[in-house]
Amino acid sequence: METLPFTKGHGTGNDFVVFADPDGELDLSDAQVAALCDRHFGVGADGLLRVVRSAAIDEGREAAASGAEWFMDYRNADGSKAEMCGNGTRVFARYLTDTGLASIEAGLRIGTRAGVKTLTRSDRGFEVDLGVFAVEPDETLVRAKGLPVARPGVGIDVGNPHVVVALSSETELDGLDLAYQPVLEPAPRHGANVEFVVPADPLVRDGVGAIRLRVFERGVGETLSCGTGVAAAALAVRHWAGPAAPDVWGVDTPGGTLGVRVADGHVFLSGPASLVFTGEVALA
Ligand SMILES: N[C@@H](CCC[C@H](N)C(=O)O)C(=O)O
Repeated sequence: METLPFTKGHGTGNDFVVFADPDGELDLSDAQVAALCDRHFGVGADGLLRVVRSAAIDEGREAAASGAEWFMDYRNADGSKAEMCGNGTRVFARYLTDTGLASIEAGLRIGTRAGVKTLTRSDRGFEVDLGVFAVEPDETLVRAKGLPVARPGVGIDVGNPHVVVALSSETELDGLDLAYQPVLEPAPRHGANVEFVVPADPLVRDGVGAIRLRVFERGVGETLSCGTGVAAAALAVRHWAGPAAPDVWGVDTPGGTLGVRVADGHVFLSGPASLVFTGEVALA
């Protein structure tokens, strides 16, 4: 039986099975990814990060041409592919630097399905430049178990799709039952991650905006944290707050706090990344 040596890592509790496949020989099926991520029958994780040379896979061609040696092949727990994973980029950087596969001192450029992203060290651990973002003009209605009526959400694209909904209180946020998938109307063609946010009161302290969120991730379910979701949430609240809104945000997730800043039209996400154990698992 074929076995897979892996490392388990997480960023604010958003956890990943990480494995090295430098030459692109192990393109796992959706079922194999789902089996590895299963918390009862597998290693257990919200997603999987394959560490593969950009030049070794078709999806990495552009990244390789621009000199990004490594490609983050991210998969959700159900096996589906996503364009981007914010917490995943930091865990990916932690893996590359701890194993000596890459250095971050001059900035680490990695390939992703949402383009090449640059990571640097920051006070919180690592910071990733997620690039440009888009705020969708049309409202999406969001229904979730625990909310008596549908609420308006704003679509935010930070490389992958999000819908952010503002709630009125911590009680409302805590009362959500995210074991059930929120229903979006109109339904985005490729689905979306959904963030429920409560802005702090006051919203801004010492020039830093503060919000708390819970998230239901596409292809996963409720997670303790979602990096791109945190960036989308800060961007949505900044959008609602208008021109006086700050460019620097601290976002509390159930798994910990992440930093977001907006500069030169780009959104940056910062936070910790840890590798917790290694092992070997039989491949289904
Ligand atoms: N947890 C991630 C996001 C992972 C992808 C997401 N589930 C999707 O399908 O877009 C993050 O930290 O950003």
